[in-house]
This record gives sequence, C-alpha cells and structure tokens, in this order.
Amino acid sequence: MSIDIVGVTKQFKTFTALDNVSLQINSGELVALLGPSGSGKTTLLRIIAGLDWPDQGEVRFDGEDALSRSVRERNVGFVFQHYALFRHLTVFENVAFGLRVRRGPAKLPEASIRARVNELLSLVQIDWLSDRYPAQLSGGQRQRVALARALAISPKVLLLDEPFGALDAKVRKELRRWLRHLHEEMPVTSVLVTHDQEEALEVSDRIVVMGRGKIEQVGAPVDVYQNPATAFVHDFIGETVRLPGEARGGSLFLKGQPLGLDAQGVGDGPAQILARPHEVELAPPENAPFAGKVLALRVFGPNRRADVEIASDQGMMVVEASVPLDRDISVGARVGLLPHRYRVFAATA
Ligand SMILES: Nc1ncnc2c1ncn2[C@@H]1O[C@H](COP(=O)(O)OP(=O)(O)OP(=O)(O)O)[C@@H](O)[C@H]1O
Repeated sequence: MSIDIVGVTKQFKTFTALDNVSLQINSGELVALLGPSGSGKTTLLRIIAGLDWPDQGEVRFDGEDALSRSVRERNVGFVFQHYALFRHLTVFENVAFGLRVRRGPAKLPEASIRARVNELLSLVQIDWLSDRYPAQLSGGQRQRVALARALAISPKVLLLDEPFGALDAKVRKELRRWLRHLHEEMPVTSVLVTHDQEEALEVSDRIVVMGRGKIEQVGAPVDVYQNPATAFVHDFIGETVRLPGEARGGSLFLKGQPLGLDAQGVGDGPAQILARPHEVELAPPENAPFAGKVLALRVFGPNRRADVEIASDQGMMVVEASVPLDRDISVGARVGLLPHRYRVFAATA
C-alpha cells in the first residue's frame, strides 16, 4: 500500500503544526519521521492513521482518498511508546484480540486464529511467553507483543510512534535491528516516528527530517547524513563542527583573507562552514585555513577530541576536531585545522 501526503496543513488554533507537507511513501517501504520535539511528527502520523484530520491537503492510500475513511476502514496497525496491553489477557490472547473481535464474514475460525497468533508469536520471537501476562514481561518483550498484536489484523500500514522510546539503550538497539529484520520478512508499509537519529539511520529505507512543521529533507540514510540539504539537517543528523567564514564569488574568506575553500552555489555573505568532527584534520598551522590554540584534549572512543580556539569575524570561537591517539599534541599547542570535507550554507539558512 503506497501513501501519498499532498499539501497537508494542520493548525492548532493559531499554531501551525504542519505547514503544507507533501510526502510519497512507497508500498512496502519503512520510512522514519525524524525531528526534534514539536516538529510535527506525531501530528503527521495521527493524520495518516485517521486519528486526526488536516485543515488542508490530501492523504491517499494506493491513490484513493483515505481522509473519508475511519481508522478501522484504513486497516492500520499501531505501536506506541506506551501502548498498554490488556493486563488481564495472556500474551496469546492479547495478540488474538483484534481477530477475535471481528464480526461477520471477516471472522476467522478458531483454528485459523490460533495458527495466525502462533505464527506471529514465533515471528516476534516470543512464542515461549504465550501463556504469560503483561506484568510478567520485560519492557522489550511487551513491545514485541504490541507489535505482534498490531500485525495480527494484517494491516496494510504499520505506524510506530517511538516504539522503543521507553526502553534502555541496549534493548533499544537489539529491538531496532530486529524490527529491520522483521520488516524484511514482512514488508508492510511502515512509518516510524523517532527523535533518535541513530535509530532512523539504522532502521529505515528513507528518512524524512522534519523541523517546525515542515519537511527539511527526504532521502536514504547515507545521503541525508553525507549530503544534508540544510544547516538544520546537518546539525540534527549527526555531530557538527562549525567553522567561520564569508562567501564571496564562490570562495570562502576569513577576515578578508582567502581560506582556499570552495563556496559554490552559496550567495555572497556570512557563511556557515559545517563538517563532521572526523572530517576536520589537524595540520601544520601555516598550511591550514584555520589555526588556533588547543584548549583541551579528551579521549573520545578510539580517538581523541581537541577543543581548538580560533579567530572568527565575531571574535574567538572553539572548534572540536578529531585527533588520532598516536598524534603527539598537548594543551596550549598551536595547530592548524583542515576540513577535508565540508558543506557551506548561508548563515541564515
Ligand atoms: N491537540 C493539540 N493542541 C494544541 N497543540 C498541539 C496539539 N497536538 C500537538 N500540538 C502542538 O503541535 C506541535 C507538533 O506536535 P507533535 O506531537 O506532532 O510533535 P512531535 O514532533 O511528534 O514531538 P515529540 O517528539 O515531542 O512527540 C507541538 O508544538 C505541539 O505542542
């Protein structure tokens, strides 16, 4: 089932939560809506689900209007951060619930319900817990039950709102790998809301980065990480080092001096030169566009990080650079900074 969102706008009184948002989600795709708190992710998910309606715009499932259909008619499965399971029902009965409440011709015979539930429980790897009650499960196991329950009705669309948000980092990591694997086995069109960029990068086919009710960028995880379309996306999707400069005629300058760095496609004026810490190397000060004093050094995973104070047009600023462990360098040393990869945006972007 493909999902088309066309020009969707949603206001809460005078506040615009979604501002003319358009997005196409392909059938069988797993898309992550990624953005800071309040950027409109959940509002968009609720509109896709049929729990809320836009003031303007269209939502189409397989090309057909979905806004005139109720939640039930849309055939969507949900998993939320705290999607309460039925406490008085076993794991098996929780998963069977959506099938048991069906009436009329859609109702399956008991043997088919049992077969379907058993199949799902083994898919989410909790078949050995089928007789337990929710209170006897860990948080991660509960979310697996919630997912099996959402999948039981064979949804055309699966909507996940921070499904692993309440779990600890290790379980989160394990579950998102497993979600990816599950999606490969059962490719239902899925939309995952998260504010965790690592989760979005690892799990999804495409990432939709949202900021203040608008879509900033849509792309494959590697594209969004390596070629962020805006300074906002650069900042949000990974660690960002900011370097000072001004664009003029496609080149960059600092205090009127050429930096030897390119600013193609960026209008003249104050610029933001953005890089990832690992893209900024230490170099001899006389050969580097930026030079300054090392203020601090600290261990950072398999490397070290140096805080280097450099001059900008607005006074001094501190830049973080990655330093190999075997590099002989000490606090107070004068070093050069050479960004071997960087992206340039107008300062107001
Ligand atoms: N029912 C409502 N009434 C008024 N304002 C609302 C309502 N629902 C959401 N908003 C506002 O709309 C904006 C977008 O909210 P939304 O929940 O979509 O953000 P989000 O990106 O999912 O954030 P989070 O990651 O914190 O869940 C927020 O500023 C929120 O306060």
